Amino acid sequence: MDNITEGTWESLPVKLNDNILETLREMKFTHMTPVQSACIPLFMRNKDVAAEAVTGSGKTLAFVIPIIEILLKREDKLKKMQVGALVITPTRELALQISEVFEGFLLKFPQFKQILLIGGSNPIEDVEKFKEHGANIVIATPGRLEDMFRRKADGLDLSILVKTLDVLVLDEADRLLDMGFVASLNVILAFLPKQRRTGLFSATQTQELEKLVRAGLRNPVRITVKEKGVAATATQKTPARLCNYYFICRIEEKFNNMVAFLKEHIDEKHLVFFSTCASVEYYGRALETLFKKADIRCIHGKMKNKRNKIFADFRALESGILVCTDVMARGIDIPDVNWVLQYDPPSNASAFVHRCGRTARIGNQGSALVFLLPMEESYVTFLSINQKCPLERMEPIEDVMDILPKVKAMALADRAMYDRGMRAYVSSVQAYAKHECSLIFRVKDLDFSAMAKGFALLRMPKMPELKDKSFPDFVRTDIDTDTIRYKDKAREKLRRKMLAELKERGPAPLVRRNVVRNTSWSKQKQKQDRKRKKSAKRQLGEGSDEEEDEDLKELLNDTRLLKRLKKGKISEEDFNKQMEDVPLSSTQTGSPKATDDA
Ligand SMILES: Nc1ncnc2c1ncn2[C@@H]1O[C@H](COP(=O)(O)OP(=O)(O)OP(=O)(O)O)[C@@H](O)[C@H]1O
Repeated sequence: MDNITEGTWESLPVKLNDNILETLREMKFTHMTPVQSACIPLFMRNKDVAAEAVTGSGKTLAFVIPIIEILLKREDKLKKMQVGALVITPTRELALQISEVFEGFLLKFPQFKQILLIGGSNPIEDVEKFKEHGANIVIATPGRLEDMFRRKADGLDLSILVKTLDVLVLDEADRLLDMGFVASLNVILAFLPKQRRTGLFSATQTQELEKLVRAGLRNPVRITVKEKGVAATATQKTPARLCNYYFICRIEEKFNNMVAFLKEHIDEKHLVFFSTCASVEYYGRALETLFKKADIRCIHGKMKNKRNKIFADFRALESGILVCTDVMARGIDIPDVNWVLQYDPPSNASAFVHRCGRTARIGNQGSALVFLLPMEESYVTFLSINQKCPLERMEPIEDVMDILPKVKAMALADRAMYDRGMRAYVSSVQAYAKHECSLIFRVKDLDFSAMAKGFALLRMPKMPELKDKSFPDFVRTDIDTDTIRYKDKAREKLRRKMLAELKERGPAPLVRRNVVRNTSWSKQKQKQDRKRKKSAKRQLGEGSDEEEDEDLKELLNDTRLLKRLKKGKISEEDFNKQMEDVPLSSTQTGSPKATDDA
């Protein structure tokens, strides 16, 4: 393996604890990777480090080992409830993965306990677990950790427990210092003691010094591990063993091409990235039906309880397809991924590098392929200059068949699939409009009707971006889409009830919640996000389809509201107001709900 080049663990200038060396031997890790040999001694000698090294280069051990060493060398031994190390990471999958690595080492250090504080689990249970087992190493995602600091509930004041903190590690640091997390992070940092060692680890962009200072680094040592064979001046961010391709095709041909590609490589292990949760739901189901014999899993940020299991299942597979959003883009270590396919390009260039980094890890070969439209070809030049990430054009894919009629048939057979298609389309248009490189990804140049064809839609959805436009090229289905039934009988019964009630009520000026006039989609979306955050706190049963559960709840709520209106318990004004004040729904009207990833 060409990036495990740095001599044995015994050759480090600082001696590692025998139990650590023993664990490494058991793992059959005989030699270090460059980022490990550079970081471990510095970290152990009290330096703050900011390490930038390509994806899959072994950054996790570069902080796990020094953390244990530092805790072992403490003069005042940590008590059960004293936190000595804190690792913050952007996603719960990554947190789980780091926790597993710690677990492997802590078997030989039973005096240290670790705890995971991540979204998706029950915070009350976390507090109980903390109290019962104690924790010296905390691995957390920012939102949940902030919540725990603020909560101070049930006799657990984290701000006191971290007074003994020796080491803080921000994994995927650039992502953590991004807009989305920075507010939580600032709250957390304010609680931490200043006298500590801080490490920042990422494959991209840790050079933004301003942010590093904000994160509390004192004279950090910058470690940039370059790829072997890459000129010292260049900073290629993807591994050298990665074959990185792009493929140009028309929007209506994209899915057909991807299916043909997957068919050709069906015995291999793939990650397929989409820009939105709704697209994962839709295309994931389509792929499941098209490749009945393959192991297909879907993962996105709006899944709650099921995520960990799906992730663990997929890791154990030898071949299969994981359809996902950018929740899987960073840090995730899935063994032996052969292909990373980017059906939708990511919303920013660093995500591109991280997505590709899910393959070609630690000396393995791997390939990545991004699907681009003809008008997006300049993205290739952009990536090669901006991210030092050169791509090679892929030859035409062979044996491309038109499978879109099959996808349409799925929508006709089940309204849930029809809904998913509409949502996927709407959310994809919105995601496209938000792309960081808006000069290359120009929403105004998108061919909406060709896109709808590519999504195998039965009719054009209603959304502001399409307002006052006509689509002569789009052939709408002859079938009245209101007649498409849900396969799920309970759901269909509810829909019918709702339709009947609406019919009985007549064409009164009812505000259709999902086409709230004069309100921009971004505002509607904000409102929807607020609602979603609230509803995310509600726990849903294991194994249920959470998106659909929400729809069902909405539908029930609608029926209840209508009844109250009919009985005169609420005024028409109140009715309309309450209908507006809920997430966009597609269940009763067939209009789309936008669901892009968190
Ligand atoms: N010294 C080593 N020898 C052999 N394998 C190693 C060594 N260090 C790490 N690995 C393995 O390499 C893989 C990648 O390591 P890791 O997940 O830490 O990479 P990373 O640099 O954090 O990647 P990313 O930037 O994608 O988060 C893991 O499966 C890990 O077990």
